[in-house]
Amino acid sequence: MAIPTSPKERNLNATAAVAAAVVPAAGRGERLGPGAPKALRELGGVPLLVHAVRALARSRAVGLVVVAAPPDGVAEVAALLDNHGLDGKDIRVVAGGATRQESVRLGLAAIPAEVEIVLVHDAARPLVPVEVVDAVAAAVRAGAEAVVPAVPLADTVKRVEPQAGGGPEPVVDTPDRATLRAVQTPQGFRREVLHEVHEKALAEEASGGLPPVTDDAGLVERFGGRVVVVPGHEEAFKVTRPLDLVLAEAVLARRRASDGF
Ligand SMILES: Nc1ccn([C@@H]2O[C@H](COP(=O)(O)OP(=O)(O)OP(=O)(O)O)[C@@H](O)[C@H]2O)c(=O)n1
Ligand SMILES: C[C@](O)(CO)[C@H](O)COP(=O)(O)O
Repeated sequence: MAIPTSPKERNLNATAAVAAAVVPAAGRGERLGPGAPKALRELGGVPLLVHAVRALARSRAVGLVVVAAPPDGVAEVAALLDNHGLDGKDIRVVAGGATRQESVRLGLAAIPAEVEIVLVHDAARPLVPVEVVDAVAAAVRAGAEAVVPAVPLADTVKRVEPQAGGGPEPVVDTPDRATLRAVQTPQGFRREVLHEVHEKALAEEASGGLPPVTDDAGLVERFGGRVVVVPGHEEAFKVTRPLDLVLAEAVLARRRASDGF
């Protein structure tokens, strides 16, 4: 192993060894209902975004967090994160975009070139345990190009033919549940892989290409890359609808009661 000689070289190697995280936080949260942008809505008196960034900052694998904020809320989000002392990690805020995909791409552009591992984590998943963050980063460090945490499904899933008028939907088939997983974040990537697929997607978009994907691993799949799954956690669920916030409050109250979280 080559031993770095100059302080500059040592710094670069230290940066490469740790992961950076992008947190897309520029969504409105339409499905959660009226109110502030979802990332700024409170859970236990603290914005969802702060919970999500804290969860990442708790991981020794993460050295930098880049938040993609609502474009008109960059200063507000930066001040908010400043006010919530976040374990001495390097936290940066950039303007997000019109879609999740664009917000991730803009966040990725703010990560120093020497960082080799990038995690992408929804602001809307405030309660992800640090073990999941660590496991995703470790799997990328071990050689995977794209890693997603996921959990088995509790419900039987049916593929249907959606009806324009909202009538009863004919069932097409019932996929074998044993082969299905519900995918969470953080998703982890070799930086160059994530960069390449986002650039390809952008080029495709410009030429009126394929429909957007709902997660970053989906872009890797689309362009022929290999994605692997590691165990997720039931508490890493996404706050999407009002009931999710009720559930998140209950999980947080249980954590606070049990370990002073
Ligand atoms: N233009 C967008 C849209 C979404 N997101 C982020 O992507 C994550 C996951 O998206 P989702 O849960 O769908 O959030 P929203 O888009 O805010 O929700 P909705 O679809 O209900 O409006 C969230 O942290 C959200 O802030 C983003 O950064 N930029
Ligand atoms: C990235 C994600 O959280 C993985 O489950 C999900 O795909 C985001 O989807 P959304 O429609 O933007 O909520």
